[in-house]
Amino acid sequence: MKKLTIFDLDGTLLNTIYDLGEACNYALRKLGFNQHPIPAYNYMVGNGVRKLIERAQPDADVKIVDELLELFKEYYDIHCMDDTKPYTGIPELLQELTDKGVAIAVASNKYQEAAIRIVKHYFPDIPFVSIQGQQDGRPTKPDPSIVFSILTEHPTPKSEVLYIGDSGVDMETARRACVESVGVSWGFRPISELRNALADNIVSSPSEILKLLSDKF
Ligand SMILES: O=C(O)COP(=O)(O)O
Repeated sequence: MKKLTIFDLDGTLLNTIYDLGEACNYALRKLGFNQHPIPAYNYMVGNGVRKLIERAQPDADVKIVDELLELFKEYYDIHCMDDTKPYTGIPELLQELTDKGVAIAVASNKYQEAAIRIVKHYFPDIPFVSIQGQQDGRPTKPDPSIVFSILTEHPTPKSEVLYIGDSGVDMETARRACVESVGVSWGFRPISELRNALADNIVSSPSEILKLLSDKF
C-alpha cells in the first residue's frame, strides 16, 4: 500500500509553460537577445531556471546568465500565476488522496519561494506534508537528494512511496531514490522520453493514478 505520493510541479500538477516562457522571453528581450516561441520551452524547462536560461541563450557567459536570471525572477515573481493552471482532474485527485489518508508532497526544480507560493495559491486546501523546490547548496533533480529531504520530513518506507512526474529527469530522480515512478502523458515531454527513462508506470489521466494506488492498497 502506498502511503506517500511525491509530485513534480511544472508539467505534472500545473501547466506553467506560458508563464515560464514569458518570463524567459522578458529577460532575453531586456538584454536584446532573440526570444523563443512558447512551445519551444517544453524542452528547455525541467532542470531549474538557471539551466532553462542556459538553454535559451546557449552562448551566454556566467555574468550574462546571472543577469538573465535576475530579470527572469523579477518578471516571474509578479507574473507566475497569469496563465498557469492545474491540469484537468488534478485538484480532484489531490482531494481524493487527502480523503484516503495518502500523504502528498511536491518535489520541484522550480526555485523554493516560487514553488511554495504557487502550490499554496492553486491548492490552498491540500495539507502537503512537504513542498520542496530548488534550494541553494542542494543539487537539482535528477539528483535524488530532494526525495531524501521529503522522506526526512515525512518518514515513509520507500516501498510505500509513489513518485509522479512528466519528464525523464523525474523518472531518473525516482529511480536513483529507489522509489516507484509514474510518468504522466499530459505534461511537457513525450511518452517516449518517459519510456526511455524507465518509468515504472505511465498514465494518461490523473484518475489512473488513483486506480494505480488502489491496485496497491
Ligand atoms: O523549473 C523547472 O525547471 C522544472 O520544475 P519541475 O521540477 O517542477 O518540473
